[in-house]
Amino acid sequence: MKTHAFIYLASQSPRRRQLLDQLGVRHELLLASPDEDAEALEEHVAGEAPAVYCERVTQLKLAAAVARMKKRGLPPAPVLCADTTVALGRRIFGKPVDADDAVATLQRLSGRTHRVMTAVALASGRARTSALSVSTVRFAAMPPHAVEAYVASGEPFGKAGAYAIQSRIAAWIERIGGSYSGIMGLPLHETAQLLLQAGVLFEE
Ligand SMILES: Cc1cn([C@H]2C[C@H](O)[C@@H](COP(=O)(O)OP(=O)(O)OP(=O)(O)O)O2)c(=O)[nH]c1=O
Repeated sequence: MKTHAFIYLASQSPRRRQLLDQLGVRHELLLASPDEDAEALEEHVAGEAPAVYCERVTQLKLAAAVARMKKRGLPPAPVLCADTTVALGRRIFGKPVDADDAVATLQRLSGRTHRVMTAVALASGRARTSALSVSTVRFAAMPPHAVEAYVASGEPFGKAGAYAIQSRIAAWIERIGGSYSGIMGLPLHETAQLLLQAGVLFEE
């Protein structure tokens, strides 16, 4: 099997960078150029189940990233990308568009258990592998002032479901089931498995 000294991480998420660093995998960022409409990849098809959506969007991100690597004439290396989707029943909560949207999302999640899915996908040569991590998160009932203060802190923006488990909202998280790193944006166990199978080297 071919071994790889580094990979491309096709993600603008600082959390994914941090999590991949935690694994000791050397990586370079492969970011979309301004002419690529990254948000268009995340459009939801009516009636689509959250897991199907999450995996589909991840494959679209991967295809776009591999095309980008080739178009830029970069040295070939495995390409990793992911998508995190927050779901309550069949309803998907993406990144909030504004403060009202963030407040409404957090009010829906308050006092309930929701699912956080992160799909991770790897392209290595012609091979494509992927995994889906599904976790549950139980929020205590949050009083309106707590929701408003959290939204005013700016933390919800750019985060699926309008929150980050690694932020102060953790004070309202009663329980989780599944993968903490998956909730944060990159499930490390599943990611490590994909990388190992593809012959990617880990630092000691
Ligand atoms: C639920 C949750 C999400 N998030 C973040 C991780 C992701 O950055 C974001 C989900 O949006 P994504 O669309 O998965 O990712 P992204 O647009 O930030 O980055 P890219 O597509 O370029 O990889 O929400 C947290 O940081 N903590 C959490 O607890």
